[in-house]
Amino acid sequence: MLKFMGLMNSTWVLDGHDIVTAFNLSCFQAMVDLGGCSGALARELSKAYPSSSVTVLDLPKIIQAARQHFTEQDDTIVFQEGDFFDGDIPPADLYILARILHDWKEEKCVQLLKKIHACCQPGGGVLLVEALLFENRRGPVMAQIFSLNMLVQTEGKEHPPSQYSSMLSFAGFHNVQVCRTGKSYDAILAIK
Ligand SMILES: C[S@@+](CC[C@H](N)C(=O)[O-])C[C@H]1O[C@@H](n2cnc3c(N)ncnc32)[C@H](O)[C@@H]1O
Repeated sequence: MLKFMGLMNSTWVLDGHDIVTAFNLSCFQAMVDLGGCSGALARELSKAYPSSSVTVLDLPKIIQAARQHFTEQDDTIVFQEGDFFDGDIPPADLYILARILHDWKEEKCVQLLKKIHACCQPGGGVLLVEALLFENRRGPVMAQIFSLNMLVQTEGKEHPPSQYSSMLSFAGFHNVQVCRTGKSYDAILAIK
């Protein structure tokens, strides 16, 4: 579990800044990174948007390990134990789902997005961070390899932007904007 958390952590130490600045998120005051693991992406958010509060919600054993092994001096982020499927989601005006939806079947993704939509403050939004396939699914090769990994190890897979847009619209979000960063992961912002 710690090795997995270390792997998750290192991605955002390298590429997190590109993700959190893919859109100007400064209008969002309260941000919650759902399934935020070690807090690495949350830390990048906090650095880029110092006037926003950033909370990481994850399963209890992950939060306990994050507190023990991944906290930093002068950490500005808050860790919160929870379960985004079976528990309450704290109110916020921006929810981040980084490498979460690719783990689950589309029905479960829509169920989670609907729950987020219900908790989200008016004018708030959701930021999806995933490796986006091309619409014809013939690349990029990294996204295809990630998708193969997801198909073997999880219920999910990687998708092209149109698939995320339709899940977001179905859950009630609009103004879907897509940013391909040119790095391994991309960002999609949608508004309630
Ligand atoms: C693939 S990892 C992504 C971690 C992080 N968002 C990132 O991009 O580095 C999935 C994360 O979702 C968390 N998770 C899975 N099911 C969850 C649930 N029901 N409630 C909260 N967190 C959950 C896992 O513990 C794990 O930290």
